[in-house]
Amino acid sequence: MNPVCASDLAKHFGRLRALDSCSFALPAGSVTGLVGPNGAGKSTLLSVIAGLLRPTAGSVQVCGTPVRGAIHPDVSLLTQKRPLYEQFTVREMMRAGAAMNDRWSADRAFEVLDLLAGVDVSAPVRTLSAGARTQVALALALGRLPTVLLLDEPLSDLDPLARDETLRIVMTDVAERGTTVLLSSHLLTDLGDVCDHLLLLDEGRVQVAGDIEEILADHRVVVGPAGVELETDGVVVDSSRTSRQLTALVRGGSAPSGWEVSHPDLEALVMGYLRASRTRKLARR
Ligand SMILES: Nc1ncnc2c1ncn2[C@@H]1O[C@H](COP(=O)(O)OP(=O)(O)OP(=O)(O)O)[C@@H](O)[C@H]1O
Repeated sequence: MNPVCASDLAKHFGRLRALDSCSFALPAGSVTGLVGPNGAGKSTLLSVIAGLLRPTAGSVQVCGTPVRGAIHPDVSLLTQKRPLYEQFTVREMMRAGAAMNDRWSADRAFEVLDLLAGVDVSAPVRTLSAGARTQVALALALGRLPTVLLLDEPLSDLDPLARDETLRIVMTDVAERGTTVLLSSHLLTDLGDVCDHLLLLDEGRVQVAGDIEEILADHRVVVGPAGVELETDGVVVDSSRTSRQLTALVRGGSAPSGWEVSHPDLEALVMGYLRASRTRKLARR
């Protein structure tokens, strides 16, 4: 059974379709990178899966039960705002975690804090740096012993060393507990290091979803002289032309003969989709 299964999921804010017809599944123990341009719907999707927002249409199931607009007990969500009680110390914040959660492991929460060099448990939350707040919020999220861990931009406030520590803690959870992780980030290199699956959103719609190796194998970067028309039975996702050459990202189909063909890496693939998204939006202006 897939721990997360979304079917025709939609979330509208008035006339804005933040999510539209999203269907995908996250396999058990997978680490999925959630990517897309600003405003694509990533945070909205994470909130709907966690049960913080009710979908307008469609459904999402977590561990076989439908999410119905209340926090799902099997899910932990690290939101972008990292909500913490300012007047508490870190230690008191962990006690609050124990009081607020039926399933709670103080051992796990403090183990995470011990592994994070930057966090002093006697420090008041209001004195913490943005990076330390992220790490305290991560300890709270993992203390709930989640089956599904949703992380919204967990790396954005962290210096490279803290980023490395944080990713290592998350990956240890995946290895030891089989946690399923959905992680939104604009940092493609970090995603490439830890993710085995990808979910790419644009304007609330799923553009690409699945196993990263399979996705990369299904795409080609083709390069040829600028004056020659590219004939392909695949879908041209994005193309750019200099005076000398044409470069295109193509999905599916067979390799066009007479062109230089390679498979993209994750960064080139995501950049291709982001450029295509920007081109579509500029064309509508
Ligand atoms: N509560 C809300 N009310 C109205 N519109 C909203 C609300 N929350 C999000 N939106 C809109 O929904 C769209 C998707 O927003 P969302 O925050 O999910 O995108 P995102 O992909 O997480 O963006 P970013 O990468 O900038 O964090 C945006 O147009 C946003 O302005």
